Amino acid sequence: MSKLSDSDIKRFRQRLITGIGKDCDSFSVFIKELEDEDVVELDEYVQFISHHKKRSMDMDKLKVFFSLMNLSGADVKRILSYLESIEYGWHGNEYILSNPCLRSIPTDHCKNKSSICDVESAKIIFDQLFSIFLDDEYGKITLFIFSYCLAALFCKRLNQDRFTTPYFLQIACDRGSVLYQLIEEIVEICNVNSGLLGRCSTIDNPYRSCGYTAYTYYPTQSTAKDIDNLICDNKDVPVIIAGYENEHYYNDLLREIVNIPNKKKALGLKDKYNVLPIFVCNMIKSSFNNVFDMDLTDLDMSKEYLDLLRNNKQIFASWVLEFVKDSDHYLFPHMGEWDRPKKLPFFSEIGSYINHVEKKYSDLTLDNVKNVGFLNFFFKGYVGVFQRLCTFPLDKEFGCFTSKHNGELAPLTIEKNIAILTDKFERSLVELHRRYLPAPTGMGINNREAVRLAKLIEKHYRGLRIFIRVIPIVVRTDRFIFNVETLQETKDSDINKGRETVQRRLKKYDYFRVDLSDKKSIKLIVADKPLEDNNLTEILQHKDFMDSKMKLPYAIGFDEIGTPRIDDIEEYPHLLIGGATLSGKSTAIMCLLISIAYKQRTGDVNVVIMDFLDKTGSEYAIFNDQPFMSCPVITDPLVGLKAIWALYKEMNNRPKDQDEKRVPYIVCIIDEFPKLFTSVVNKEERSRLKTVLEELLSIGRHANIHLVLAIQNPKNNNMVIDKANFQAKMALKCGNLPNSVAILGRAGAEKLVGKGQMILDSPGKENKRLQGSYITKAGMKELLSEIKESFEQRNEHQFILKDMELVSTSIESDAETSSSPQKSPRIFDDKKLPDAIMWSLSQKQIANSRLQTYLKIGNIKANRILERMEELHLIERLHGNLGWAVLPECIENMSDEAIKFLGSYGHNEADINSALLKQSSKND
Ligand SMILES: Nc1ncnc2c1ncn2[C@@H]1O[C@H](COP(=O)(O)OP(=O)(O)OP(=O)(O)O)[C@@H](O)[C@H]1O
Repeated sequence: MSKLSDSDIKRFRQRLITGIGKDCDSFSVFIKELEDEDVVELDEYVQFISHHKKRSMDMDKLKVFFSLMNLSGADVKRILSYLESIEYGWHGNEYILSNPCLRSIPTDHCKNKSSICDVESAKIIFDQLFSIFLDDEYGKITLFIFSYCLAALFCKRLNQDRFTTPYFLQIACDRGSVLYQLIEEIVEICNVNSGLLGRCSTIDNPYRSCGYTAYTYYPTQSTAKDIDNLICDNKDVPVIIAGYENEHYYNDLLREIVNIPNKKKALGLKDKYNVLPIFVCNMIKSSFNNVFDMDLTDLDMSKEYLDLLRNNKQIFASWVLEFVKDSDHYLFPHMGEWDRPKKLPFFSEIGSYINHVEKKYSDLTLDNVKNVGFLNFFFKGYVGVFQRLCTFPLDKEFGCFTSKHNGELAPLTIEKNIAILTDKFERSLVELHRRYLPAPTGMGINNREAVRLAKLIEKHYRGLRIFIRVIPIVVRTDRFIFNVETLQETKDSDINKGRETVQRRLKKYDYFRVDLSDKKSIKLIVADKPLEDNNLTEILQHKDFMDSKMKLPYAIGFDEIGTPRIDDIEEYPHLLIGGATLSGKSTAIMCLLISIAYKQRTGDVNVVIMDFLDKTGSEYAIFNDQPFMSCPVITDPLVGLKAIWALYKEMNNRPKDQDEKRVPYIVCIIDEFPKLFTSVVNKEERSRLKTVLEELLSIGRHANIHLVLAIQNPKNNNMVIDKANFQAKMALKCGNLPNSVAILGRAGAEKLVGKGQMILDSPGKENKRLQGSYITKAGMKELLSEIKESFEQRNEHQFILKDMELVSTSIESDAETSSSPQKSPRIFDDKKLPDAIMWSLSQKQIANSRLQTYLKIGNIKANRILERMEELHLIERLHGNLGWAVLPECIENMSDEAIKFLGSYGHNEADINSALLKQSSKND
């Protein structure tokens, strides 16, 4: 091997004796006896040691040196190699490279960093960073693996600062996949000791060639030996442990390694916990609490993305080298002894970083917070290299974000851009943690089950050629909640199409619901049995309800995630409820009333309840003795009509400026409201009732009046009132599809199971599936008596309905007997009335029959119009029942009311005069 002359060898031998032998006399004897070739090899080793003059040889090494005596040349080589391997890695705050090329020729090798001299080049590099690590599809995964590999470089150093690595990483992917190649590339980039192949292989070294790739490890039959090899040969570098073959040994090795933190003593590894491998296999083989599993077997990573990383390999690898070699300055800042002498700087930095993540993302589990903080700490340090490489002033502005992500940011200083970038990286890692292990309880069995179930659901859908990604987002004791993303050509609606089949194939799950109501995120809720949370008291005592400033809060129930739903009736401002018998309508209404009463205990709300379902005794009677009631529950529709009219009058009489006179809210419940209409025989009166109700619905809220109308058998023909008057519609289980359509305008409610399950459309929140709240009769009584006891009447303006039975039942007669006729509402004037008046003004005399012909109306209507014109002093009955004389001959003879009335229908004074002119031109 040696081409050196004898004199050279002699010189080396002498140098070895003076260089190493001085540490131990017997060693110089040993060197004298060495073969010439061994001398040359040893000399190289000495050069290596003397290159790092700071360190003297330790006792371990000396022991091995002694053991070299009496060994053959091959053994010497092996031991020298071993010596080298225990030499590299962390020594205090300094990392010693094992790669001789990178180590011995620091300025000229394949991973040379180059300074970034101008803004333009910084922009280009920044763009590359962005494209790789913030790629929508794969960026998060690359970022995670990359950060993990960076952390792997610091294993021993972390251990030294007593910082336990929070997680190990296991990835399932196909061996030949693009993802597997990506993992290999990342590991190679992050391995500070690997040269980049083909770039600088000219260095001839007997122990390690420059471009060695020692990053994939295949478990053997001996786990103890494997661990030993990993610790000794691969310390402080990232390494892949491949589980494609020898599954059994892979499992053993995984178990042993992930248990190292708990087994340090048993393994005698107290100071040598310095492996952080990535376990890669074709499926997640076994799982542990401190292993982050990512099953990416379905990930179809593009080759272009891999190429993007490969194209940047040199620069990224050089930064890694720089990051590790330069870490002394920024990862281990020197602190004054007196300052914080006991605190280890590295540890405290990483700890505070984790705290920062914890504060920012309160929804993450502590385990995930640790992981995100830990990984992002290293990645931030890594990106810092880029910043240090910039030789131009950092306060120079450049708009790299704007170039890549349309208009997101105006040009900022490089420091600000870096801060934004690292913040984005952090969020990206958070998202990934939410996606893979997001459950609030940490990494318990439920989460494992959630991940497994998600995969199973994806598989069953795939069988139907529906391609989705299912991501667990919440795991509760009784249900799993997943986010669903559609892939390829799959449409959102396809998920529902395959729902029943997938549920059938899953067998075990009785509840399987796709929630498409939120366009931005499709949710899937899966549970063993139907969801059951419905406790009204739970919501009433919930912080959201307690703290709410709503005037008319309604504790509706729970959504499928289990979050209480509380709405303000004032915002609705009216509610239509429909559902078959026993679907839960009255329960919903009672919960609504209790919610409001629970919150409003000072007389700011009055309630009118009409229940026309059962005349023999209303279940709402339980409210009768409550101080907020305007009158006892009304069960007779005829009395109900009077109450409606009273409400209508109240609406018109209420002061315009509500603040001036704080009038109470009025909530009027009408259960089975169509009965109101069927109780009115007269067709016209029915139409008036409709108009009154519609006016209450359209402008009632301005007078603080809110209606809740319920119907048992909603059909388009018995609804009477147009459902367009309601912005809030609640459909409980409906008897059939047309009933669902009558309430919601679409199908869906016929498939509900009953017992308070509902679909709610409310302003801004369409198609929400909820479980209505529930309280037992006894619970309700108890709550109401408590409310009554603490009630304190503070509002002097109460809406009280007294002696309803004694008031006339006719809406019309009420209108006619109204004490102030000018106040009587225009809605009671027939729409044909203005035309009738204008025509009459052009006549000297009119008769019922002529009016019928002119207006194409019937006798009754003609009579009504004539009566109204008489009221307005426009006509007068002729003696002998011969018809009617038209009174005004000129406009001055007409009352202001009549002129105003015509004006409101677009007939101005000129029109009136021209009609009167026609009259005067007629012969008597
Ligand atoms: N939110 C709920 N949670 C659980 N069970 C409920 C709920 N709402 C109703 N139920 C069950 O359904 C039964 C019927 O409810 P409710 O009387 O409210 O129905 P309804 O629609 O008003 O019926 P009807 O129209 O015949 O009066 C209740 O006695 C109760 O057992």
